[in-house]
Parts: sequence; C-alpha cells; structure tokens
Amino acid sequence: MQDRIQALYELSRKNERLIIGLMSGTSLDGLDIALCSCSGSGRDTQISLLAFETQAYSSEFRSAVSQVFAKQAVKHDLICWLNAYIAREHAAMVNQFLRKHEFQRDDIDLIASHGQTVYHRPLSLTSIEGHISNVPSHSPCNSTLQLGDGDHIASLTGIITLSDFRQKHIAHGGEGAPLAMYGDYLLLADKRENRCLVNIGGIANFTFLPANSAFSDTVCSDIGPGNTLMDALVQQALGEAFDRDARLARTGKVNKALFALLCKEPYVCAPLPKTTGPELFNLAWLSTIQANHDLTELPLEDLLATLNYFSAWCIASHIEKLDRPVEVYLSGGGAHNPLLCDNLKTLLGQTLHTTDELGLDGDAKEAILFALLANECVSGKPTSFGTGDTANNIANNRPVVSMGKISLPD
Ligand SMILES: Nc1ncnc2c1ncn2[C@@H]1O[C@H](COP(=O)(O)OP(=O)(O)OP(=O)(O)O)[C@@H](O)[C@H]1O
Ligand SMILES: CC(=O)N[C@H]1[C@@H]2OC[C@@H](O2)[C@@H](O)[C@@H]1O[C@H](C)C(=O)O
Repeated sequence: MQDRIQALYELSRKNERLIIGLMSGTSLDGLDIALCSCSGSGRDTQISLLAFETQAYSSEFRSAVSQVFAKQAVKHDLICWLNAYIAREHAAMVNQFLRKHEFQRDDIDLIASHGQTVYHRPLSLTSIEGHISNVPSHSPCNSTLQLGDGDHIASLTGIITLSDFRQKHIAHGGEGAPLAMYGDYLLLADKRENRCLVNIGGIANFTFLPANSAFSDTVCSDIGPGNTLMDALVQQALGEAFDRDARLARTGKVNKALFALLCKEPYVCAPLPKTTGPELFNLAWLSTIQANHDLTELPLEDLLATLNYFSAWCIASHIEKLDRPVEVYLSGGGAHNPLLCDNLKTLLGQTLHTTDELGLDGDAKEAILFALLANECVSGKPTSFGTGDTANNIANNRPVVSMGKISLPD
C-alpha cells in the first residue's frame, strides 16, 4: 500500500489518538488550542484534555481579518492572501504550543482545524428585511466560508490536518452550523437529566439534550448575539477588546425603549433551528434601530447594560421555549461575564452550571468538539448515535455525515 494511504489506514485503526483541536471564533480574540486524547468513536468516545491554551492574536492579525470579517464587499487579493496567512499563523501557534508543552510532532496523530469564519450566509439571511444581497437569485443555497487552508497547516506542522468541517454539513442539507450538537450529544447526553448546553461566544448557541434521548431528539441552534455587539461597541468607543467583568455595563441602566426594539428583531423570534453571525448582529444593525427611534444619545454604559440584558434575554427566551425543566450548563467567554450570568439567572429563575462541572472545560469546549469531529472522520466508520440515527435529521439541521477534509503534510 502507498505510504500515505498506509498512514491514514493505521490512523483509522488506532484505539487512541492524540488530536489537536483548533478553534478561532467570531470574537477574533485568539486561537484556542486543545490537545486531546481521544479513544473509541461514536457513543464509545472518551476524550481527555491534556493541554489547552488560547494564543492571543496580534493586532496585525486582527486588523487584517477585520477588513473582510462579515463584510459584504471585500478585496479579492486580501481574501486570497488571508487563506494562506491565517493557516500559516495557526501553524506557527501550534508549533509553539508543541514546544512549550514538550511534545514532538510525531507524538500527534492529527490536527482538527476549524479555520476562521469570514462570512456565514444561511439562506435565511437573505430574507431579512433591509438585507441587500449581491448574490444572484437563480440558485439559492446555504453557504459559509472559513479561511486558513489545511494544506498549509499540515505542511508547516508536519501533522495530518483535517479542516473545513462545515461544507459537508451544507452539502447534506444543513446550514453548516452549529456543529456543536454532535460532540455535545456523544459526550454529555444524560440518562436522567434534561440538559441545555449554552455556549456564549460572539454568537450564543445552545444544544438541548433531553434525558435519555435519541440523537434525533437533540435540538441545536444559534440563538443570537452573545458578546459580539458588546465587544464591537467597546472596541469602537474605547479601543479595548471587551467589557472585562462587565465593569462598564454594571454602571449603566437598561434602556427599556431600546431593549423593546431590539427584541423585535425577526431573527430572535424565528423558529429553531437557525444560524446567524455578525453579518446580521453588528453595530450598523444597532445604529439603524437607534437612529430610527431617536435613541442615538445614550451613554456608553447604558448601551452596554442594554446589550448585556438583551443577550441574556435572547438566551433565556430560547430556553423557555423548550417548555421543559432543564439544567443549564454554560461555556464560552460569555460565561466569564458576571452581569450576563446574573441577568440570565434572574430571567430564568434558576441556578446555572458550567460545562466544567460535567468535566468539559468551558473555554476549550469548541476546540475539543472539533477534535471529536476529526476523530469520527478518521475512525472510518459512520458515526453511531445509537437509536434515532436517521429520523428527521436533515430537516432539523443535523445530517449524520463525516466532516473535515484531509490534508497530508507532503
Ligand atoms: N472576564 C470577562 N468579562 C466579560 N466578558 C468576557 C470575559 N472573558 C471573556 N469574555 C467575553 O468572551 C469573548 C470571547 O469568547 P469566546 O472565545 O468564547 O468567543 P468565540 O469562540 O470567538 O466566539 P464564537 O463561539 O461565537 O465563535 C470575549 O470577546 C468577551 O466578550
Ligand atoms: C459559521 C460559524 O462559524 N458559526 C459559529 C459561530 O460561533 C458560534 C456560533 O456562530 C456557531 O454556530 C458556530 O460555531 C460553533 C463552534 C458550532 O458550529 O457549533
């Protein structure tokens, strides 16, 4: 057998694989790197986190990506360069991570790289009032674009790399997101407890895992803004990355008139499952609402308090619509925002948990979940979710397919 195919074959037969999951989310804060030991596959999957860190992006990196991030009109040469540049930066960060944690490249079986989403375009985005699309109407389909090519990462690290996980999901009828539900179900579904796993990143999403459920009972969806609007506002007004510990928002007052207007956004009331991004929830969206209702003069603190409350309200109202008692487990950067957590707790009237209490590090969760998707892909078997594998999955945005494109180092 040809050597490279042999290597993949051996990888598929291993009982335990060391996989580095890489996630770069909508907050553009840094690259999450999670070194995972993965054994088994499907419902037998066991994952332990061996090392984790977020490597912060340089201001040069952030400003280059920001020029195209969620923007309708971009420079083509910039996109072209970014696809290589992002991958090269990510590869350098992986190499540094390996040196720091004293691993050799040969110790690692696989890299699972999400890349950087620069545009997410579910079909639903085009039906939003006021949205002007540059795309011809003759062939509608969901689409999404992640940059950071896997071949560059494989070549520069010397490690087989799986990347671009979202395209297969779309090819099989999905919106390309959220992909969290696969790992959430395999790792965290429980026999006795209704669980709602809420990840509060730039965008908030949730996975509902009813007790003792089949995969086809899982509901996973984006919710709306998590931190993205608050972050963008603080970046624009103060040049700071985010409102650390909600210091500013805590000193402001929720503006009831603005809050009521934000709640009218049709996306918030749209049925599940659905996906979104900063293509919709951005400062232009906020300013238009403010300008149309003579609310442009609000102090920064009040705006932040209102956005913070709005994010919490979006999450709470989606959980309430499940219409069942659930235990809520938070993850993502927003779980460190004390005001957001307090608001959510008050709105839901219950205690909140973190996924750390279930043994899954909330900051590393998304990177771990991509390592799990790569583990499924190279295991070579169709993912087994047990009963309820096929029922109704495509219509509910959870096609059962292997995901990730394989890049060999040479
Ligand atoms: N101490 C803190 N106080 C307030 N907010 C915080 C704190 N720590 C983190 N955050 C928020 O979390 C954000 C980063 O979250 P995270 O890394 O989960 O997002 P992401 O993965 O980029 O987004 P997504 O999941 O939407 O792709 C920061 O930009 C900030 O808004
Ligand atoms: C297109 C895209 O990158 N979407 C991200 C984003 O960040 C949060 C939310 O929006 C979620 O849908 C998704 O990421 C997570 C990891 C997911 O696919 O589950």
